[in-house]
Amino acid sequence: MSMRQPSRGDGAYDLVVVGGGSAGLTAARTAARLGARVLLVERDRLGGDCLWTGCVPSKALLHVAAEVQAARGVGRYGLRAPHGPADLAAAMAHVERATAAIEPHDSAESLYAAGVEVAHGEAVFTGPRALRVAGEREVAFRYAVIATGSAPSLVPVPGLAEADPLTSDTVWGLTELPGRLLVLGGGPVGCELAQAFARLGSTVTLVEAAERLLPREEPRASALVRERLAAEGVTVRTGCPAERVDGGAVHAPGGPLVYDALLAVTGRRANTRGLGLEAAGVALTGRGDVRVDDRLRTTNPRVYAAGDVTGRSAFTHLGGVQGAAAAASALLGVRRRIDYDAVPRVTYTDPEVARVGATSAEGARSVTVEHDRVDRAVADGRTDGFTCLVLDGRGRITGATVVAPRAGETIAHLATAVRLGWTPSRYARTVHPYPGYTDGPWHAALTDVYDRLDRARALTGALLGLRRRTRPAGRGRAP
Ligand SMILES: Cc1cc2nc3c(=O)[nH]c(=O)nc-3n(C[C@H](O)[C@H](O)[C@H](O)COP(=O)(O)OP(=O)(O)OC[C@H]3O[C@@H](n4cnc5c(N)ncnc54)[C@H](O)[C@@H]3O)c2cc1C
Ligand SMILES: NC(=O)c1ccc[n+]([C@@H]2O[C@H](COP(=O)([O-])OP(=O)(O)OC[C@H]3O[C@@H](n4cnc5c(N)ncnc54)[C@H](O)[C@@H]3O)[C@@H](O)[C@H]2O)c1
Repeated sequence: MSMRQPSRGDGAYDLVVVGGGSAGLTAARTAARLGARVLLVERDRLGGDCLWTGCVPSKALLHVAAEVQAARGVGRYGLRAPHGPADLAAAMAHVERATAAIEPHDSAESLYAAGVEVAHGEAVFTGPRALRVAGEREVAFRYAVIATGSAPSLVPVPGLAEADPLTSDTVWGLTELPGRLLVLGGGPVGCELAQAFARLGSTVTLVEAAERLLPREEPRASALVRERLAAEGVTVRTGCPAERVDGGAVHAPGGPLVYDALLAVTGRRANTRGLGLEAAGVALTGRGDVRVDDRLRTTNPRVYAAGDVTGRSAFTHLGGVQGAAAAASALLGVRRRIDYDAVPRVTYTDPEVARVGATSAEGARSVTVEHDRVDRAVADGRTDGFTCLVLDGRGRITGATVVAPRAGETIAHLATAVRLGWTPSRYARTVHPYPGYTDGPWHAALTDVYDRLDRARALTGALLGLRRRTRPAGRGRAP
């Protein structure tokens, strides 16, 4: 166990944070910024899932795959395109460079500089205000934040565990591109990795139990991602629950699917095992997440939780927001409300699928703009997308979905609109740059404004008539 010496006194810490991923790092930095004496305990590598096995490696691999895909496509301009599978080791070297470039920001040194002590080792609660680190160091706290994240969970399909599939934890260790890759699970991780490996040159089959990919998104978004994956050579099987795995094949309705490598990405479960939560008086939900109230307090009012372990976040950005809110609530007693209805989520396939708030099935009405009306999409040859604004009964924007290249950027302004309860006309007042994919939501908002103007034609006609009478045309000088 390596640890920093306490900077002030030997008494209890104001805050102890368990877990150094997105949620825990932000909780600890926030506490230090408030002047608290804070200890962060991490058993593995600082940076957590996002840095080592989640967002950063997946986006880095998707980037290389997109470059390979672009190179393969130059044939349509009469240029010579590369053929054959890509060098996975070279692609993974880019992944490692991206991780290495970000790692210093999450390091013990940077935390120490920010006023956070770091202890390396497993944390186990020994009571409601105490825990033990690495089996030897007893630590007392006034408050604690549990930010222990989640881990891949295998669905109970006979033979799956025995087949020892790759998961989102282990896939980054591959050095050779699998010939036939079977991806089990068509959620965000499954769709992103299926596309990345297909673009690099694997023959990919994507198997999803639900009737469509990305079952939480707008059905049209699912359909567009499916079309794109199929166009890039991925065999997509939906409504196809894996029933058994043996002999190098996944058995599912429709027959066996043979693979050289199997990647199981069928969801995640909270990391709570061995944490001593009973001793701490911290209860779990029926799904095994740490139970929290709307202030992120657990059933022990001195212990908060943030990030994936709460089951209320599956994203780095939300985990960080929760971490900051938990630290501030605990230390200052303030109530920091998180507006869960305005948290954007993005699946970084190509096209990207970005959503905030309600889907069209949940709203009173919706306005959709097809991207053949967005000049930038036309210029890029990427009209395979749409923007949908979802409105409530009072005409406020309560949700939006964008499917397009860079939809993850476009959604940020829409998240502001949802959070502030803007109407389309309020949204449309912000001038958007031309030509960009942000024209999608701007045109959708303007479409709604023009529709309402059309409905008010009698009123505008009367006003125009009045102006005609009071401002007659003539050949005189301009006033
Ligand atoms: C392939 C993939 C791609 C993803 N892409 C995105 C994306 O593009 N955008 C996005 O927003 N999200 C993405 N996510 C989700 C994102 O990675 C997670 O939501 C986020 O990392 C969770 O952060 P966390 O702090 O809650 O947990 P974690 O990052 O898992 O951190 C928890 C930490 O706690 C430590 N720990 C656990 N138990 C103990 C203990 N007893 N004692 C001490 N330490 C302990 C662990 O070692 C770990 O470091 C992706 C996930 C995956 C798998
Ligand atoms: N870009 C991002 O923000 C991003 C990227 C990746 C992951 N994440 C988050 O990480 C979390 C985990 O993602 P995930 O994709 O691993 O999990 P998920 O739960 O979103 O998807 C798993 C999929 O596996 C399917 N499945 C389950 N059993 C099956 C079976 N027997 N046969 C076939 N399919 C089966 C499920 O129907 C589901 O669609 C999600 O909450 C996600 O939001 C976020």
